Amino acid sequence: MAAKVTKTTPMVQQYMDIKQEYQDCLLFFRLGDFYEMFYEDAVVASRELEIVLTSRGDSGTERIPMCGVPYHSVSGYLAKLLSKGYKVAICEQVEDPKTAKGIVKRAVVRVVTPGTIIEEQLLREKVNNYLAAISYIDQAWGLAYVDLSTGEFKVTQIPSSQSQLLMTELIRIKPAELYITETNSAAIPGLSQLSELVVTHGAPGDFRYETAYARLTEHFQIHSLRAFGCEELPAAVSATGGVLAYLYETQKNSLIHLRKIVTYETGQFMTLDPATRRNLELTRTFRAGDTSGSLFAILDYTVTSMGGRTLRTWLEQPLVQLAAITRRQAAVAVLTVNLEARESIRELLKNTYDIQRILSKLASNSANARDLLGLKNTLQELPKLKELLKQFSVEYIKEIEQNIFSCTELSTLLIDALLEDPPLTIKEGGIINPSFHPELAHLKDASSQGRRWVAELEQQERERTGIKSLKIGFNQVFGYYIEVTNSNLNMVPADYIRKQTLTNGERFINQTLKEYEDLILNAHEKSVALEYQIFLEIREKILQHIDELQQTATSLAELDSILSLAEVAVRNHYIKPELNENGKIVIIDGRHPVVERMIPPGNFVPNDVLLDSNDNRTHIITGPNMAGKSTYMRQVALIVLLAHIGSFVPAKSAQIGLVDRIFTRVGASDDLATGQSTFMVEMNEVAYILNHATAKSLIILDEIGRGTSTFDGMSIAWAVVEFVNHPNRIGAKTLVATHYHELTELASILDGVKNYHVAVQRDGEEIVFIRKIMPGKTDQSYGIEVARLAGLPTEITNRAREILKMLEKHQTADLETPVKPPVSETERQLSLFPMDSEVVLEELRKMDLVSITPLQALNLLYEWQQKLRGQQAS
Ligand SMILES: Nc1ncnc2c1ncn2[C@@H]1O[C@H](COP(=O)(O)OP(=O)(O)OP(=O)(O)O)[C@@H](O)[C@H]1O
Repeated sequence: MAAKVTKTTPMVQQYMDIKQEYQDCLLFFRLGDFYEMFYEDAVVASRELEIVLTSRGDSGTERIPMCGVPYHSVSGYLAKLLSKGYKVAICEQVEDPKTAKGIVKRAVVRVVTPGTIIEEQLLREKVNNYLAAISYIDQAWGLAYVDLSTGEFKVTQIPSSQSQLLMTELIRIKPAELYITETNSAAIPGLSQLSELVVTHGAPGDFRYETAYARLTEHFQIHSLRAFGCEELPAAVSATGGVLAYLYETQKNSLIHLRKIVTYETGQFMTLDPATRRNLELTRTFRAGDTSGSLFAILDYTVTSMGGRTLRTWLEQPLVQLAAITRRQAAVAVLTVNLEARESIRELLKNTYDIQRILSKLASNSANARDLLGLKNTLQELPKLKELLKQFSVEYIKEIEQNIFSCTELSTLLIDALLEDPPLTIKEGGIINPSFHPELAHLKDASSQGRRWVAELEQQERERTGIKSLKIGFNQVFGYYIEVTNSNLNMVPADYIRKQTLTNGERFINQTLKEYEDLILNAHEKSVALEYQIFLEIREKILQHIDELQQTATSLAELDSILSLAEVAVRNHYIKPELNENGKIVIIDGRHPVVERMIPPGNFVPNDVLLDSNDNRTHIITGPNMAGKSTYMRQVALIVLLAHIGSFVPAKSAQIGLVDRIFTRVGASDDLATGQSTFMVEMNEVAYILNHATAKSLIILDEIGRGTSTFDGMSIAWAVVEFVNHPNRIGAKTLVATHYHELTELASILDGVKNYHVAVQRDGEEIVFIRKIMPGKTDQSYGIEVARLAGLPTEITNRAREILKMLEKHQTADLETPVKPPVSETERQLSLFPMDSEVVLEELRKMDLVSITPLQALNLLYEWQQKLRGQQAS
């Protein structure tokens, strides 16, 4: 606490007591319609939120800095603070001020942190918001993550020898917050370099195995964790228990929507390292970091947020087991051929709501009546949807159908109970249909009749008093009143009692109006209270069905994702790939799924590929800049990846041998954040591939060895290809694009290496890209032509051609011979370097003959002669 306070009011004392418990948070202290912040919190919040810092004189002579935000618009302010990495403790009044004795009780009801957001305004629809926890026990890392807004809760365990895999998983999950002990966070290499990650250091006690185990069995009301598959995984249990402890501490509610833990093995999915994810632009583009232009954007025809999130997860976790892939692929396939079913399912799904998030809000007491309506509308669609799905005999769709629960009783209850178009608040009525509850109907009647009585009374009083302008009105402070203007005050009858004086009139009450007021207000108050009561009862009923509803939500999400894959297959003319386990990849007329959508329709030139574990392991691809090498290689990687998520692929036909991993090393970029040069980043990535690839992997190497001198780079590239291609080393299927034409020699030296090139046509000085991959090598780069196309001035490109000629002359003799300066007269004029003769002349020009001794002159003459002779010899 910043200020030393000599004398405090009870309210300030209450604030300080609470703040004491939440030192690491900004405390939002509820005062009436505002959340106020005091002392240091106020200084920080006013700066970060750009709101006025005021002060309050409640404590002796000292004034307390304060600032506040209105409670109804709190979410915008929360979003700002969370995005800057702050945590906010929300402190509410927890008793009714009307009945409170002394100062009204306040308590923190929730701590909002980046990883525990449930407010829809702060979440992105098709993106999960994860809180992760990592723990370490018995040589293994446990990694648990939970999306509090959907109830998804997953955990895995990774041997400590594979710390890199832990980081890869963490980067895939991209948690909004990580809960971890300080010791463990220091022990994970690379963690501190994830600059965007918010790390919260947790108490070691939260992760203690016994405590964690007990907390989990208590929360899930089970005796062992066997059913969740993590009984034998102590580090996983510890991480899961840790994350749950943090949730209890911050959420302060029962978290009943966290119903199960899904234990997964990283081996169930294809591991994609961060560089590969980035290079393949799976969910965001490489440069701009946008979603649009990513593979996800092309595939995403989902109509629900739940479906969008699931499709994203599928894309980020490709499957590796044949049975799992074909199960999904078969479901996509049947939908591609049934347009009518696709349309009907889509129409029904469009009417459903994000029930995963609705259920989470219900469980955390933050749902409103519109959420109930969303659930009602969703449930209403389910019987029709189930009926539609029954026509399919494919296993996955059958399972989805069986796991959609219409919950008819609940659905009827919601239909009967809810009014359409309820307000956002749940404590002001307007939610429940009066016909649903007899007492509510009675109270509603009384309050609406009351309004009629008042109107009639107004008429009667006008007639009785003769005051035509007499009005009966209502306000929150004074209740009902009769208003008479100053000019008519002389006509006011004796039974009117004055209540309030205005500038141009007076307000009165009389006995009859008082009686009506009591009746009306009572009825209204009671009906509002009763509606809230009924709302809570309905909420309880829904939560009794939470398992079925969560299962339904998952099924709807998966159905939407399958539908999306079927839709993109039809719209973009994809075909069903044949999957095999013999390692053979044969793609005929393959296309790049994103590039083909970015250029005018019909302009994309398709290409084939044949890769296998024998003669066609390594392709060395040469060709001019801009010819399409990178596009081609990425297209192969993306087609293979799409096949692994169960999707159709952009090609005329495709046989896809399953791979264990896809690696890409593409482009060069400095990693300034970690202080690494282009070359270091590149070599790190290559090293990672060499250490992790197997004979079942697919590797894409786009111009390795670029960031250093030509000979060093070429030698590295050569050695890497040898290593990757050799069956006793890695023997992976590899595509290598290179401008080092020397590498094409490898095809005649090593088994399994084949040369390909991207063909271009020459038209005089011009080159025409035809984007066709052909067998064999090319030995021209056309770099200068491409530079000209890019707009480099002719003066530069002409000069570059001359230099190229000279350099080529010197290089062809022997790769080991360094480039020497040109000697002929014409070349001398073109020379980049000062000639020795020029140096000699320059020295002679500058020489001071008066001060030089004869011996010095002789020595110089000798030196010059040596130089000129040396030049001639070269
Ligand atoms: N098969 C194709 N059909 C139509 N256009 C293509 C095709 N392949 C590539 N392109 C277009 O050519 C551009 C350049 O392709 P790409 O970047 O793959 O060339 P590159 O050979 O890798 O060049 P560099 O060697 O300079 O990296 C792409 O942005 C794309 O617009």
